[in-house]
Amino acid sequence: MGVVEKIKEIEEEMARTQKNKATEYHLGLLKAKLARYRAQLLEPASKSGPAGVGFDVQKSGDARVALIGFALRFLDDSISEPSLSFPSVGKSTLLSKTTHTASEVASYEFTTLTAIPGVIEYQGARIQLLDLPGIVEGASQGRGRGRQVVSTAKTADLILIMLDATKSEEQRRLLEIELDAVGIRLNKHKPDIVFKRRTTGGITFNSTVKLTQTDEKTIRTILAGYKLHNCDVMIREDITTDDFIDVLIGTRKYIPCLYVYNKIDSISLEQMDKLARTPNTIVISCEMDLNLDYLIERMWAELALVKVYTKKRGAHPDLSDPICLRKGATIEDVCNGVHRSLAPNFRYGLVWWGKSSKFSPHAQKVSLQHQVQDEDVVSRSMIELNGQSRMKATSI
Ligand SMILES: Nc1nc2c(ncn2[C@@H]2O[C@H](COP(=O)(O)OP(=O)(O)OP(=O)(O)O)[C@@H](O)[C@H]2O)c(=O)[nH]1
Ligand SMILES: [K+]
Ligand SMILES: [Mg+2]
Repeated sequence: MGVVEKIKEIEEEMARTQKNKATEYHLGLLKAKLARYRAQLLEPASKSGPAGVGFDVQKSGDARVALIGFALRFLDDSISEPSLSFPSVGKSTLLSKTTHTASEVASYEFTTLTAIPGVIEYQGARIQLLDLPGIVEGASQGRGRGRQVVSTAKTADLILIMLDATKSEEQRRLLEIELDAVGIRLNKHKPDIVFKRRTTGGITFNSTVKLTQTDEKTIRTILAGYKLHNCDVMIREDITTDDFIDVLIGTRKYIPCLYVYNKIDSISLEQMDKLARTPNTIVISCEMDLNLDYLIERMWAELALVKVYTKKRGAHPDLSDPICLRKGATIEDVCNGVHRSLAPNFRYGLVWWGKSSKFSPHAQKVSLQHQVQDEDVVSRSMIELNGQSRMKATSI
C-alpha cells in the first residue's frame, strides 16, 4: 500500500471514530501516524517523484511573498478540460500590476507554469513577489505541479492566498487544507513547548498552565507511538494535541498569511463589504486598480520589516538607503547587510539615536546580539572598524 492510500485509510478511520474521552488516546495515535505519513510524502527520496523541492528561484531582496491560488478547473465544476474561455484568479495580473516584471496573463487556466519573481519596492525595502502556477485540489499529494508550488510557499515570509471574489467560499478552506498538509501553519505562532530528547532517564512531563485541549496521557501515548522513551517535555501554553505533534515533527513552518479576494469589480457592494470585514482579508481588483496600494501597505505590515539607517562618522544618517531586516534582527544582521565580512571580526556597534538605545538620543555601545528596532541609526564607521583599530573606535 502506498503512502497516499495509508493516509486515506487513517483519515477514514478518524472520521469513523467518535470523539470522546475513551477514544481520545487512540485518535491521538492516529494523528501522530497521519503526520508521519504526510512528512514521508514530502521527502525528496519518495517514489512519487521529486517531492518537497520547490521551484528553483533565487531568493532576493528583503523578504519573499508567495502567491497561491486555485486553477480555474477547480473553481468551476462544469469544466473538465483545460478551458479557453474562463479566467483564473488573477495572480499573474497582480504581479504585472505591482512589479516591473510581466508574467503572462490569459483567460485560460495553467497560463503560468513556473515560478516568476518580481520585485515590489516599498519604504526602502525590496520585496520579492513570486507568481506561481495555479494549483488543483490534492496538490499536496502530488497532483499537477501542486507539490512544487506548496513547497515553494514554504520558503516564503508571507503567503498571499489569492481568491476569486466571484467564486464560492469553499476555495479558501480547501487551499488552507493543501497548505496544512505540507506542514505550513498559517497565522499561527510556534507552540510554546520545550522538547528535549535524552538518552536515558525516561520521560519528564511538566506544564506551566492548565491544559484544556489535551492531557499528559495523550501526549505520553504519542511519544510512545514515536518510540520516544527518554525526553523532557515542558508545555507553556494551552496547546492542542496537533500542536504537540507539530513540535515533535519539528519541520513545520509558521507563516503569516493574507487572504486576497480579486475581481471585486464583478460582485455587489454588499458582498464586497462582507468579505472586507473578514480577518486578515483584503479585497482588490487588479483590472480596475482598486486597493492595490493598500494591499502593499498591509503586506509591509505583515512582514514586520525593520528599517535601520547607517551613519558615517561625522555625517548625517543616510536616510535614502536603509537596510531592511526581519523583526528581531540584531547588529550582526546589520553587519551582514553592510558587508558579509564584517561580522566575524566585530567587537561592538554603536546605535545612534535609536529607539532601541537606552540613552537615546546619545550613542550607545552594543554587542553583536543587540536587537535593533525600526528607524535605529547604526554608526557605520564603528561597524567598518571591525576590530582593527580600537583608538578610532573610542574617538567617535
Ligand atoms: N474582472 C476581473 N478580471 C480580472 C481581474 N484580474 C485579472 N482578471 C482576469 O482574470 C484572468 C486570469 O488572470 P491571470 O492573471 O492569468 O490569472 P492566474 O491566476 O495567473 O492564472 P494561471 O496562471 O492560469 O493559474 C485574465 O483574463 C484577467 O484579465 C480583476 O480584477 N477583475
Ligand atoms: K490564467
Ligand atoms: Mg498566472
